[in-house]
Amino acid sequence: MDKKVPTLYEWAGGEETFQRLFARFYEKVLKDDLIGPVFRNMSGDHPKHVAHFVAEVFGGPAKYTQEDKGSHAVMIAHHIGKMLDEPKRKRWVDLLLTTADEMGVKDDPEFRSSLVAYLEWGSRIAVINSHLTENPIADDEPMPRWGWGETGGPYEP
Ligand code: HEM
Repeated sequence: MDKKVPTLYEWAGGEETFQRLFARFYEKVLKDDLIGPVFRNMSGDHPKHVAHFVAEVFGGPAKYTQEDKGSHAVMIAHHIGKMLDEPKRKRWVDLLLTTADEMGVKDDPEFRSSLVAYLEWGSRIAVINSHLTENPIADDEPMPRWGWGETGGPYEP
């Protein structure tokens, strides 16, 4: 018998989990000596937008693309020219995973494996794009999708 596999969004607990996680995470980010300054000018809606983005990528409702009028290209555009580096990327990921642990976000091996894989992928893409001057993503490119096991092949610029 086929068993229904939930999306990562459903498994994590839906909208509320993503909103709580990113709200708490960016509180920590702003107090961080290394990456706090990078986010000094972010809007008050930044945590909500990132929560919407990741929730949508994880199979949740299309809030980033509809409510926030975002797209994959719009998200990438926020990173262009920011000149991020590996220490900053690593701190971002470490702080997010620490926040997830403190909040009791699902920690079964399968979910955490998928979450960490996505954060590694997305944060490394953010660093690469932060050194570009032009957006490599076309306006009409679809949002990325992330499930229980991804990537599919090596990085191609
Ligand atoms: C999976 C990884 C990531 C995702 C999904 C992501 C997502 C986003 C999104 C959706 C925005 C736009 C927010 C808005 O509309 O207000 C944004 C902006 C931004 N992100 Fe990321 N991001 C990621 C990784 C990173 C990393 C690793 C860094 C730096 C260490 C970073 C630095 C920034 C900065 C500086 C902005 C602009 C802030 C501003 O408006 O002043 N991002 N990100």
